[in-house]
Amino acid sequence: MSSRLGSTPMMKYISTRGNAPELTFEDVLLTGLASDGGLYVPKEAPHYTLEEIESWRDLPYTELAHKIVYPFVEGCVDADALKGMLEDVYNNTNFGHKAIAPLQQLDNNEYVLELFHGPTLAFKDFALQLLGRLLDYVVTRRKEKVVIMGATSGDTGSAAIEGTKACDNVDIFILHPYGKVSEVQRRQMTTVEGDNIYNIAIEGNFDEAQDMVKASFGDQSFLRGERKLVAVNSINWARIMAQIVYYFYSSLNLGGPVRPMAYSVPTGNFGDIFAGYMARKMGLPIEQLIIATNNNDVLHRLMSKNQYEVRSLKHTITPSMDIAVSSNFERLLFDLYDRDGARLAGLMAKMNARDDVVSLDEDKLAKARELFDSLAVDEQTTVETMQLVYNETGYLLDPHTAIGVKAARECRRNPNIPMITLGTAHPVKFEDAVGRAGYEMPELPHHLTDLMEREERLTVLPSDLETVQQFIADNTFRD
Ligand SMILES: Cc1ncc(COP(=O)(O)O)c(C=O)c1O
Ligand SMILES: N[C@@H](CCOP(=O)(O)O)C(=O)O
Repeated sequence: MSSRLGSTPMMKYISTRGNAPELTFEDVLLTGLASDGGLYVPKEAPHYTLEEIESWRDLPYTELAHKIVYPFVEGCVDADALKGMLEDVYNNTNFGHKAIAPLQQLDNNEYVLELFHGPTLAFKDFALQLLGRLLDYVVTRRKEKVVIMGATSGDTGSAAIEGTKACDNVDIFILHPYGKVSEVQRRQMTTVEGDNIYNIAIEGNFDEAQDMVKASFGDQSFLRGERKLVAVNSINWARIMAQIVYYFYSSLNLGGPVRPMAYSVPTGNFGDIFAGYMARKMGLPIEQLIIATNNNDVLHRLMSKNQYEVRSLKHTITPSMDIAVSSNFERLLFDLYDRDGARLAGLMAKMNARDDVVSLDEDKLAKARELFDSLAVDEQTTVETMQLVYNETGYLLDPHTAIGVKAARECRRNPNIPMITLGTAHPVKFEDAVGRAGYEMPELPHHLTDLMEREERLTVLPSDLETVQQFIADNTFRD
């Protein structure tokens, strides 16, 4: 039940499968998956003219974020309260760079958008720092207690813990694949102090963890009392919403919106690139979006051969992108299938059955190909790209970003249009890849210098839904 602020207009959100109630932002924030198994999207996204976007050119990050985010939360979050949250999130004590999302030039018209200056050194901080504050605001007002349940292949987990650890009335359970995240990533999660933080290492892979999270959202009866699950993964619309901002910011910094841009996005769950798609839908001129994947390449096979076939997950030197099923692709399919929820529900049932190769209708795929290109990059090429860029510029890429740069160079349609690769993480998180490329590890930033000495807390559990749910039920709000 949401509490409406005054008589301001309120954005409505609908499920991609067309058979769940329409919700307000506040309820979407607290809901995770829709009751029909779909994902929530705005019923109608705001659209801006080039003149309006142009008028935002000189805004600092925080003010631009307010322009973009407020229409999505209006009626649920007070404008001044949002301003306060954004100022708290995007300042240069929380983010270690004055520009918040600086651009690094690699070549003529070729850039990396550095999204790793937040507290946990990956792009996730942009959304999860805000999500934590929004959650605190809503949960405090509603006097509720909630249980966060999330799955991570390495970066979402620590960003979610950092973003929500100060929230009152929240217990946090993060599932990561045991032994399959980097040591820095694991320690960033397991060394955070707090009685309400639980790290569960699953004896399985990210997809099994993500499936357990989705199944738990579908049936929350294992939770005690009146508790509700809240999602921190990008199935939660609030994540996508906050990630839209840096597309506008980077474009405005390079002469947009008059000049169109192209983006290459290291992709796993399709959340970050979907935020770019949303920016374009809202009026930002984006000519091309490149889906850059590692060898977990289901989306590249779909885009290039029209064959959707989920294969078993491969463990790579880009662990954060070791994802076999990209949850947010459903949000794109919803638009490609003209927002026909019933039709999409049928298609998703076939895709999720994972027992056959599924193809999209040719006209829908053609529509996707107008904007999207794709490339899968293997480990050797990833390492070579790190070396190549280092030799060219002295700049050390993290391996996920290297996949983006490789795809940008291979798939670029027009060299006159600035190509921006999203720099999704700091290389210091990925010792294996940096070592394989032959470089010394960079130093951890000041706030993490003693990370390797801090005490860790985690619980290893089998990849079994009932066991995980029992653990959560037993540890939820034990006060
Ligand atoms: C460093 C890094 N790069 C890329 C990705 C892929 O982003 P998305 O899942 O939004 O596609 C992730 C994880 O999500 C990540 O942690
Ligand atoms: N790469 C992610 C996987 C989860 O993706 P999300 O964006 O949906 O949270 C991670 O690092 O955990």
